[in-house]
Amino acid sequence: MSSEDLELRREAVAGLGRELRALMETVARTETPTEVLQELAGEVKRLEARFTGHRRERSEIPSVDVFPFGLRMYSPATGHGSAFAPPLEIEEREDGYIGRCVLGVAHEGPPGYAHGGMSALLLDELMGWACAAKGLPAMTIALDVRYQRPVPVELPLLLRAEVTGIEGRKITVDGTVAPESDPDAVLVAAQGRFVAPDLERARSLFPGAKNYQA
Ligand SMILES: CCCCCCCCCCCCCC(=O)SCCNC(=O)CCNC(=O)[C@H](O)C(C)(C)COP(=O)(O)OP(=O)(O)OC[C@H]1O[C@@H](n2cnc3c(N)ncnc32)[C@H](O)[C@@H]1OP(=O)(O)O
Repeated sequence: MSSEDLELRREAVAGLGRELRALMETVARTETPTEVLQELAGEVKRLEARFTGHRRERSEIPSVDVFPFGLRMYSPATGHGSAFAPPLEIEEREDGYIGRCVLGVAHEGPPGYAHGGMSALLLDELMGWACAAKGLPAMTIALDVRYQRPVPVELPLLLRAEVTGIEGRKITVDGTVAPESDPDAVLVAAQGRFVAPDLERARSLFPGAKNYQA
């Protein structure tokens, strides 16, 4: 695919993701009549039949992605093509990574507050990016999440991740979630341990990443 076509496809993927995300939020909030819901289920099913062409296999890397060091368009945390992703916008800083996002009612656990699994998902992802930035794309082996205060939905959030130690292929990372307006008022704090798989393990886990090199 030419770079123009790739860019165009990424924009299309992101555009569809945006609409699906908005739809998911509307669905989570709607009290529309039951018969309308029934009709809409049929319409969505018909829509699904329009996704023709190649359907990727389980470990195939999407044509719009760069793996393992780059863009993941369908990541449930950062993917602009994922209806499920807020999506988390990640930025590199001198002392680690920060992420920004706003969660919606579709991400609710307790009414008005984010599901704890969402905070863990977003932190896990950002902490993984902090490992990759050290040249060690890694997988989580342990994540200790402390929920200090509930995380309101519809509130701009600031997440931070910082590598605190590297020992061979093992990395330790700290992460936090806070309101963007008050970054010191930590709502969730996490400590993670990650391991960068060795080359042989990485190749067997990710056979779709054909050009992977340690
Ligand atoms: C292509 C690569 C890309 C990587 C992914 C990028 C995408 C990320 C996207 C972001 C997504 C967000 C993140 C996600 O969602 S990642 C998804 C959730 N995490 C997982 O599924 C990971 C499952 N675990 C494994 O597959 C293996 O453990 C891995 C592959 C990580 C290491 O297996 P490998 O065969 O390579 O390692 P090794 O056996 O030589 O051990 C090395 C050292 O590590 C220690 N140890 C190992 N495992 C554990 C454990 N479970 N507990 C405690 N310790 C453990 C071990 O004792 C040894 O220590 P030492 O004896 O040297 O002291």
